[in-house]
Amino acid sequence: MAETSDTIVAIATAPGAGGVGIVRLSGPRSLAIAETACAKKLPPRVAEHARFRDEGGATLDDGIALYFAAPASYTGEDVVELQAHGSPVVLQQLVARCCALGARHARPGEFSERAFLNGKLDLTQAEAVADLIAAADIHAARAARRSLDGVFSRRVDAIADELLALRVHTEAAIDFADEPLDTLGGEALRARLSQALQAMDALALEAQRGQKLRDGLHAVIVGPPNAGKSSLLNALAGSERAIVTDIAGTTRDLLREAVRIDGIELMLVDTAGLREGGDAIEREGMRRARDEVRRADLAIVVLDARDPIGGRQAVADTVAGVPQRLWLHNKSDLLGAAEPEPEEGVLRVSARTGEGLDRLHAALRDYATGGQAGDGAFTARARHVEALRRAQDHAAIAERELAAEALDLAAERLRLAHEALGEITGRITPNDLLGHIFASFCIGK
Ligand SMILES: Nc1nc2c(c(=O)[nH]1)N(C=O)[C@@H](CNc1ccc(C(=O)N[C@@H](CCC(=O)O)C(=O)O)cc1)CN2
Ligand SMILES: Nc1nc2c(ncn2[C@@H]2O[C@H](COP(=O)(O)OP(=O)(O)OP(=O)(O)O)[C@@H](O)[C@H]2O)c(=O)[nH]1
Ligand SMILES: [Mg+2]
Repeated sequence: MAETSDTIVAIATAPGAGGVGIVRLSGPRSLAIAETACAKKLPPRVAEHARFRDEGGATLDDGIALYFAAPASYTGEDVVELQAHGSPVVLQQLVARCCALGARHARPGEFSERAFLNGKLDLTQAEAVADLIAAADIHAARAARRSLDGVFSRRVDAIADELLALRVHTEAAIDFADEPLDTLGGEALRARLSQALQAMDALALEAQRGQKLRDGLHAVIVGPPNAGKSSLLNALAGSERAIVTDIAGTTRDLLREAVRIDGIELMLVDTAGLREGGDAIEREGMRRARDEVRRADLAIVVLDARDPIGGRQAVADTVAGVPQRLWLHNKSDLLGAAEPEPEEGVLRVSARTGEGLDRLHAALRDYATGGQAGDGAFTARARHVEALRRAQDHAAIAERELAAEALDLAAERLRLAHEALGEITGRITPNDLLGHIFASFCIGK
C-alpha cells in the first residue's frame, strides 16, 4: 500500500492562528518533497531545525522538520511534519509548496484512513481518534482514549474469535451428518454459544453507554405551563437564555442549550408547556415538544410543587416512552413549612432561590455518565451498537437451530453473526462504509 499510494499533505493543527502550526505529509514522496523544501537531509526521528523555502529559495518560515520512516509512523507510511509558526498564511504557503513538489491535498480523515489500511489502527480505534478530538468533556475524552487503546476492539475480537471457533466446529459436524450431534460434542457447542451470547449482551449494554458518553445526554424539559421549565433552564445554564413570564404558554419554540455541569456537557431543551387547548401557535409548540421528547434520553419533568398531581396527569402519556425520567417539584420556596417531603424519586427544587439545584446537578451527572464514568468505560457509536445487535440476533437464531440439529442453517447464522462483529473493527468492511466513516473526520487527521 505504502509504495503505490500518492503523497498527501494537510495542515494538521486547528484552523486559525496558533503558537505553532504543523503541515503533515504522508506517502512515498514525503521525504523527497520535505528535503527539497528544507534544502537539507532529514534523518529519521530527529527534530531538525530548518528553513522552509519557496521555489525561488526565499524563506517562507523557519521551524522543525520531523521525518518518520515507514512503517514507524502514525499512518504506517513515510511521514514528514513541517512544524512552523502557527500562521494560517505561512501554513497555506507550505501546503502549496508541497503540492507544487508533487503532493496533493488530503481528504478529511485520509491520514487515519491510511493508518487503518496499513493496520496501524483498526476501524474502532480510528473512529476513537475522531471521537477523542471531538470529546466535549473529560469523561468522553477518557472513554475515547480507552477505545483508542483497543479496550472495545479486544472485547469484540474475543467474541468474534469464539464465533469463528464455533463456525469451524459446526462445519465439521456437518461433514458427519449421519452421526447425532451429541456424539460430536453438540452439548459443549451449545454451551459455548450460549456463553458467547451472554458476552454479546454484556458488551451491547456497555457499548450503548459508550454511545451516550460520546453523543452526550439529550435531556428535554417538559411539564405543564407555568411550572418553571424556562426558569429551570436558565438556572442550569447560568444565564437568562429563555423568556420567563407569569403568563401560561410563554414558551412556544424549542430552545436548545448546551450546558456544562461539573465538567460534563449535556444538551438541554426547553419546551412549550403541555395542556389541553391553546391557540394554533401554542398547539404547534406542544406538537414540537412531544416530538422532541420522543427522541430524548431523559425527560426532566417540571411540576409546580403546589399542584404536582394535576401536572403529572397532563404529561404522563408524553413522557411514558422516554428511556429515563427525572421528576422535579419546582417552586419549593412557595411551599409552607408544614409541607410533607415529596415521594421517593422526586427532587424538590426552586429555580428562583436555587434550593435543591445541587442535588439536581448530581442527578444529571449520574444520568450523563450512566453512573459509571470511571472504571473501564469506552466510547462507541450507533454503527457499533447496531452491528452488535445484528450479531446478537443471528447468534440467537443459530442457538435455536443448533438445538433443532439444523446444522447447515446454524452454520450460516454463525457466519452472519461473525461477519457483523467483523464490521465493528473493520476486519470485514464494505468499501462504502469506509468512505462514509472517514469523510466525517476533520481535514489533516
Ligand atoms: N507531532 C505530532 N504529534 C502527535 C501526532 C502526530 O502525528 N504528530 N499524532 C497523530 O495522530 C498523535 C500521536 N500519534 C502517533 C502514532 C504513532 C507514531 C509513531 O511514530 N509510531 C511508530 C513508533 C512507535 C513507538 O516507537 O512507540 C510505529 O507505530 O511504529 C507517532 C505518532 C498525537 N501527537
Ligand atoms: N416562586 C417561584 N416562582 C418561580 C419559580 N420558577 C419559576 N417561577 C415563576 O413562575 C412563572 C413561570 O415561569 P416559567 O419559567 O416561564 O414557566 P414555564 O414552565 O417555562 O412556562 P411556559 O413556558 O408558559 O410553559 C414565572 O413568573 C417565574 O418567575 C420558583 O422556583 N419559585
Ligand atoms: Mg417556558
